[in-house]
Amino acid sequence: MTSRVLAGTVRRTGDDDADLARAAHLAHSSKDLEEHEYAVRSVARALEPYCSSMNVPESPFVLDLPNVLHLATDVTGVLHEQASSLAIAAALHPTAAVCGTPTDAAAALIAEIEGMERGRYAGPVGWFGADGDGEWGIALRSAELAGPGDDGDPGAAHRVRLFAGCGIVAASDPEAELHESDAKLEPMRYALA
Ligand SMILES: C=C(O[C@@H]1C=C(C(=O)O)C=C[C@H]1O)C(=O)O
Repeated sequence: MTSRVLAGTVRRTGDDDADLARAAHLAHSSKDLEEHEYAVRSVARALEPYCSSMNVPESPFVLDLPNVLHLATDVTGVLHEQASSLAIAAALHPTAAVCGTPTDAAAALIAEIEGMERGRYAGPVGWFGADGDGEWGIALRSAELAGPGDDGDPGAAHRVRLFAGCGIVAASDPEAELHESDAKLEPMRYALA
């Protein structure tokens, strides 16, 4: 079983040399490494009961996506019982990257201060077969479609609501986090433009 943890992000510039410098900066940013560590630890903790052995790399690599760079860690393990991938996805949800840690305290705080209904955003999405094998991801950077009347306003046009967010740690800078969310919204904005 492999679980890829993503946490810690910078926007790409489109220029290879500048992006290389950003990747090096990300890989050494104490704020992003701390944020990443929280996410890795939450995943490792959730997977531990299902695994007879686990490998949790000590430092992340930089994952290169078209519009952002992420810190990434592949946590791998040998399952000691035939747990279905659905049960494992349920044990992992919600990870520190989308909720926080410790989970209960973070979820309660989000319910109190986030001020929005997440809908399906940050929920697990994937497949599993009759033998329990499967693959799951987290529904981030997504869109919710509403037709006329769906939100109680029969005169309203079709609406598309886009979702993206970021992990917040003590060293987070609000402006930078907003900028990061904007970068994460770009692929959906581009798809709709
Ligand atoms: C919360 C989102 O992304 C998560 C948070 C990240 C971060 O804060 O660096 C990176 C990847 C995801 O684990 C999102 O895209 O909405």
